[in-house]
Amino acid sequence: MSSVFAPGQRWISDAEQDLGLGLVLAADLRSVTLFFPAADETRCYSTQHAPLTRLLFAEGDVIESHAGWRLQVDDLKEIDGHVIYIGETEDGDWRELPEAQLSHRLRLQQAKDRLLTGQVDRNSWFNLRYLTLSQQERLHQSPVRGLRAPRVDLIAHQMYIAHEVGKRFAPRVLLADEVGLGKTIEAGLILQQQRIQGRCQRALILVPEPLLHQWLVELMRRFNLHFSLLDDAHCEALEEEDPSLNPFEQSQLVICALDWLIDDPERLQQAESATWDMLIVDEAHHLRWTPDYASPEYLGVQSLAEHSRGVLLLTATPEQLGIESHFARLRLLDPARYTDLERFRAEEADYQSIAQAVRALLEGQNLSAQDQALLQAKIHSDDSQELLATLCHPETSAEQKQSARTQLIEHLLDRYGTGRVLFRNRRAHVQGFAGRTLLTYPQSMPSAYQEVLHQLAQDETAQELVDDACKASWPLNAAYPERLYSLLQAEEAEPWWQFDPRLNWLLDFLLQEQDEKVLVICAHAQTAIDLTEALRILGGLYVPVFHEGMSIIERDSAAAWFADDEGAPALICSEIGSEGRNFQFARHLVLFDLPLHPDQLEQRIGRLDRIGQKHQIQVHIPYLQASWQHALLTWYDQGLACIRQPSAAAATLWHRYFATFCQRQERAQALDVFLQEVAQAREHLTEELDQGRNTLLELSSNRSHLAQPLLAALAAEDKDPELREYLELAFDVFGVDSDDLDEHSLHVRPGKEMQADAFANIRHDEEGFSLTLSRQQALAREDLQFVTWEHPLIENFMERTSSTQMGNSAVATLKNPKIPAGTLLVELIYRVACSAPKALNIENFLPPTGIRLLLDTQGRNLAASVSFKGLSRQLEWVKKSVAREVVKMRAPILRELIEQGDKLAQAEMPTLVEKAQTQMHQQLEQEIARLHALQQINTCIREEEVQVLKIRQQALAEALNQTQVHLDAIRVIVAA
Ligand SMILES: Nc1ncnc2c1ncn2[C@@H]1O[C@H](COP(=O)(O)OP(=O)(O)OP(=O)(O)O)[C@@H](O)[C@H]1O
Repeated sequence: MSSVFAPGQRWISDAEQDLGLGLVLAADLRSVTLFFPAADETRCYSTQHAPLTRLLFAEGDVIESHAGWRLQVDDLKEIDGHVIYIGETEDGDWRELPEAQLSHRLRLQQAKDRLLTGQVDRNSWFNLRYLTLSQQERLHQSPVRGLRAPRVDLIAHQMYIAHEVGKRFAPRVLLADEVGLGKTIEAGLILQQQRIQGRCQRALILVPEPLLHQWLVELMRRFNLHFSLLDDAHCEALEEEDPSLNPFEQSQLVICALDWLIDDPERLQQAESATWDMLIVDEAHHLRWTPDYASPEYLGVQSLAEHSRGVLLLTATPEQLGIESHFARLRLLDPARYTDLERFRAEEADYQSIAQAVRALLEGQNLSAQDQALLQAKIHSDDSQELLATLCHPETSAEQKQSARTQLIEHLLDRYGTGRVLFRNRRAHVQGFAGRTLLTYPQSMPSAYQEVLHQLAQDETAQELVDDACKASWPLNAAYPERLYSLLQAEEAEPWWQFDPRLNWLLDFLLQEQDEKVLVICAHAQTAIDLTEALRILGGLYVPVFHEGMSIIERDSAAAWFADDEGAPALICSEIGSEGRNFQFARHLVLFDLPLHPDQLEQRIGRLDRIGQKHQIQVHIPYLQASWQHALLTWYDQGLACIRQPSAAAATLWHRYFATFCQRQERAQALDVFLQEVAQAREHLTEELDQGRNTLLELSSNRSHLAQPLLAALAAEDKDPELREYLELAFDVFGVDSDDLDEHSLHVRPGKEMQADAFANIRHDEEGFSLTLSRQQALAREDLQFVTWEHPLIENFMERTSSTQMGNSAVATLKNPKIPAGTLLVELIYRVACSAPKALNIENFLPPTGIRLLLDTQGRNLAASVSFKGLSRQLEWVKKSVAREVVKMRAPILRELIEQGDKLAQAEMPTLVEKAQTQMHQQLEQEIARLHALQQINTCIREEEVQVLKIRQQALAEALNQTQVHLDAIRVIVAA
């Protein structure tokens, strides 16, 4: 076939393949001119050195005319150097197609076309392509998918929750670990997994305004997630550009303050109409609900939750506003499961027997008759009864028993406890906390306070006056005498801090602990402001303050100054500093006063007593003797016992006894006997909770036998040498320069020919960026990016490699003395893929899968005995001109081998599809069975919900049946 240029011929530019198919316009001895219609470009080359390859098809190829019809080539003829293809069209007609009329959009993406027309890439590109496919297959199937990349320590209970919830379709859960155990981290891990699995593109996070910045920073530095913060200024700026746009639709990831959103109905409506894949609400205990009253916060979140597939509510103190609000929050998550408050109360009371049944299953190798009777009575659904029968049958194998036991436990937790929607871990079961010490400092009651209290006790009008300003009503606000004094005294009167002995104590304490960080919390903003002023005037101490009257920026800079090693040794916070903030670098906490609710107290202590705290926490409480503060101290310490450790019973006891406590205190009755009664009730309730609800919650919140393999898998990934190898290969292919900094870290920067998108979505400057592959180093060094298989750098490499043709055709020589020169091998990589609507998430069942074949000229497949890596090591590159010559000479056998490879790959496909089908049916049938079982105890579960699952199951089955396998890459290997 002529390779001399002639008008009408089709050629491809080796250097600029994106130009598409070129058409020779003119040619003479010296130059040739080509027009590339797809790119609308004309190029002129020297005929001697034109980097061009003639495009020629052969028998069996399917080609397309530029009028759009297709032809399967049967034969071809050449007239004046111009080829005419002859073959059968899709309609069964025989036609001729001159090459000049080939579709100019015809792109040589397919490996076979590219190889046979001499378009070969570097060997390293082929290697990267294959490694990318095999890593993608592994990563998709890995149980730790989506958990690798966050810059976090591997903590069992967090990883368990993240994995359990993150793998769900549209997860809706309440994350209620005790204060400081990492709910923010868990939420981030869940979000990250959902994003990596393609299940979440749009997320909205609602947090109390003081925590906005902290969330933004945590999301960025730990999860590499860049959220847009929406507030008035930002929304108005967007609307100025285009008043018709919805600010909530301008970013995929949005964070804003809950109160800001709720206070503005228009903004709320915009947020609702933007629809979300995931809604996250922090400090969700603020969503107040009772049968007679739903707060605006509750109603706002309820309507947003209806517009979001997934919902995560976060609170360390779910029962702070009582069981009704707790129930109502669960209902936001699963309206079908939580329909009736009274039944929920009854269920809570019944948890003890469920817990007993679960314990029997956990402990008993063989169930006793009593345990069996208990389980019989508890489980109603057919699937659970079947499992119980399997478990009790004498011929069941040990393995079957174990599986039945595990599934039964799941059923009990899901159907009778709050296990599926509520996760709560307690400090007592998480290692690494050094505990708390309580130090109290009695001070005498100043007479000025006594007078004010006496006056208020007599004067109802004055009581009403101070109630509003104190955020608590008389006589409870007697717990804050400095506020009462300030509100009632004349302006010229001496300020309270001149005579309040707590102030002198604080001053001495801060002077004495100047080398330590001390957090001071008090209930009111004005008290915090007065304290800073007093410390400055009385002791010359400049201590930053943090309260609700300051702007976000002012607050964040005060917190940052305190957090800085060289910064302020103390920070004075009003109550808003007691929520969500991370102050675990300090170990001294001064409670200048005590709050009125034990959950609020726990929130305060939780600023220091949280993950990352390395010391025992010293809780210092200066109090005025014979005051309400004194009474609150004994109530919390001796009655509820919730200062020295968190107490699961505290909130319930508070609801039960607080009114009596207040009455006794008001009447100045002795508290000793009463507190003994409370202490007894506490012991009883704690035991009951431990036997019942807490056991269930703990079991479902941290299942160690599931968490440990996850931690082990993540730890192994952290040491995976293949990551470094992959990176080095990708750097070479993509033109990225790198320098080692130390054993684990390196600096990368754009090389002269770096492909433009290699650093997309990564923070970097002209000099590139530094990265580490070590988790420990990443935790210690914020300046290094933590690169794992799920970092954007690797994602960019993978995406670019698999979505383009790069590396899908290569030629190499094999240097192995045992193999005779001239031996031909063909390495064929097939990709099994199933195209389906994104929402079906078909990749969960059938991930991108590669089939590697290594064929000799007899058509034998040697792949099993010759590994990819082993072979690659023995290969050497060949010049492009030589490669083309090899392909040209061996074209007929190559075609035969490709045909043979196609058949072999096709033969492997049914097994893969069958496996995916089985897995899919098992999973969906389990879901359907769960809904049927729930229907038996809850009539509100509609049949439509079951139908949705069935339709999904059918759609997945049909899509999987359309799975195809195609040749993704081919390498010709010739022994030298
Ligand atoms: N796995 C982890 N690796 C590193 N740091 C962590 C990890 N988990 C939690 N932390 C740190 O511990 C602190 C507490 O975590 P986080 O803020 O998520 O807890 P929380 O349960 O949301 O707290 P709160 O109840 O106060 O809202 C934070 O400083 C967080 O960065």
